[in-house]
Amino acid sequence: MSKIVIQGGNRLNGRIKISAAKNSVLPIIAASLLTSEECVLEDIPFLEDVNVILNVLESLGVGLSIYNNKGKVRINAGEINSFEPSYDLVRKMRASFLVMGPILSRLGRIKISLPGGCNIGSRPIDLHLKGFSQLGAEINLGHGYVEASCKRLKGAKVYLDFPSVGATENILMAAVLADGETIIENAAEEPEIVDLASYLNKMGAQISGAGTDTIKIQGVKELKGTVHQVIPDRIEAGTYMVAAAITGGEVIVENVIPEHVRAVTAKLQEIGIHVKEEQNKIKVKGGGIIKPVDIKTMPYPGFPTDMQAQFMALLSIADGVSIITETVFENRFMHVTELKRMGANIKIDGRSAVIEGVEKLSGAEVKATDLRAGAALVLAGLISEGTTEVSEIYHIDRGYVDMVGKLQKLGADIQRV
Ligand SMILES: CC(=O)N[C@H]1[C@@H](OP(=O)(O)OP(=O)(O)OC[C@H]2O[C@@H](n3ccc(=O)[nH]c3=O)[C@H](O)[C@@H]2O)O[C@H](CO)[C@@H](O)[C@@H]1O
Ligand SMILES: C=C(OP(=O)(O)O)C(=O)O
Repeated sequence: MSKIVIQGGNRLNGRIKISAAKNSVLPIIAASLLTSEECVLEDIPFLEDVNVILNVLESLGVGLSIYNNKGKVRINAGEINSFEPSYDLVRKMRASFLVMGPILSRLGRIKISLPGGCNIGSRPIDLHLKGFSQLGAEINLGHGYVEASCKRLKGAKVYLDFPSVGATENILMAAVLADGETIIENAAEEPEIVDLASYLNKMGAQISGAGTDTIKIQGVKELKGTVHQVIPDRIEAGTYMVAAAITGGEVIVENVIPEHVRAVTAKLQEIGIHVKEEQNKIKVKGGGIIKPVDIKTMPYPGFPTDMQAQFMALLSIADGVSIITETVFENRFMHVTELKRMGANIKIDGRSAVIEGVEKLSGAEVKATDLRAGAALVLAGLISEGTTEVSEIYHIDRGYVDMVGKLQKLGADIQRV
């Protein structure tokens, strides 16, 4: 089993280039099922999660040409010869469930396993299913599977009880080929939704309002192939911004859309970190006192839950008491036990964590319990006294392209062994 081993104490310095967004590329690959023409995605990150979704498509008979060295993939869903994505692939990654909307709409039928919960919460899919049923699909649940069928989906008004990212994406993808107009109200507003809509519009869909809480989709008869470049990963960018802050270093984060990380930038500034936005770049300079702050995770444009663990690592060494409240997922504090092993003083009180800053953390053997928890432990390791060994790093590989190599370039003493 691979591990990441870090000798703490080095300040990070230099430039780092952010990869394309995992949470954008996954629905965009799924959306490529909506056309029989070829789609080309450029500069994509070959992360573990991307391999999984590509395997799902391949298992359905979709033609793929993958150019690893160019970060390019050609997807040809001219033929889809199965409406049953395999259980083994769907259970590996929740985002596999995003093929439901496109397959249902294209084939009029799907049998897909319920994705189940994961380390950060139970993560039901009731909102996805409610949306499909409002578009006219007949849905049956049984033996761990969802079976759905329809002749042609019909446009409808869909109100989401919560602005779920996945439900917005799945319903949006189902609605583009439906008969008539669909309106998604209380839709998620994340930049990844905007990227998906702009991909679909390039394919010939008629979507307006993506990025607001009301998305309107005028159904079309068919979509065509296109070429697309996915937006930069705002969570990867935020993670390296925190890396600069926690080590008191100076880092220029390149290939980032500053507006997408504004909630992170604002919190870092409140903490006392210098952050300067330029076009497609952000300069982060730490070094002073880390002030305590309170954080509440919220759907976009609020503070992202996917940055909660990394900020907890940073606030572990703040000069005072901070409170982080997690409102999006009910069980996203698994990193607390591990940070405590490194000397952090954190108490959980319901959905909040109270973090009393300590002067220093100490290296320890710790375990990544999920993707962002893993990132937080690496960040903590960068400033801990002595050696930190992070195990179960397959979680980190799901969402960070070469995290070790990128941190080494910034001067961290870090290795994968
Ligand atoms: C691949 C991807 O893009 N993953 C992101 C996506 O996950 P994902 O799309 O799974 O997250 P959602 O926005 O759907 O989930 C938010 C909350 O809504 C609940 N919910 C969701 C759907 C549903 O049918 N019923 C329901 O109750 C979930 O349990 C959770 O508590 O958005 C999350 C919230 O920003 C991010 O942390 C994930 O990184
Ligand atoms: C929770 C995450 O991803 P997923 O929804 O794929 O589990 C994440 O990216 O932090």
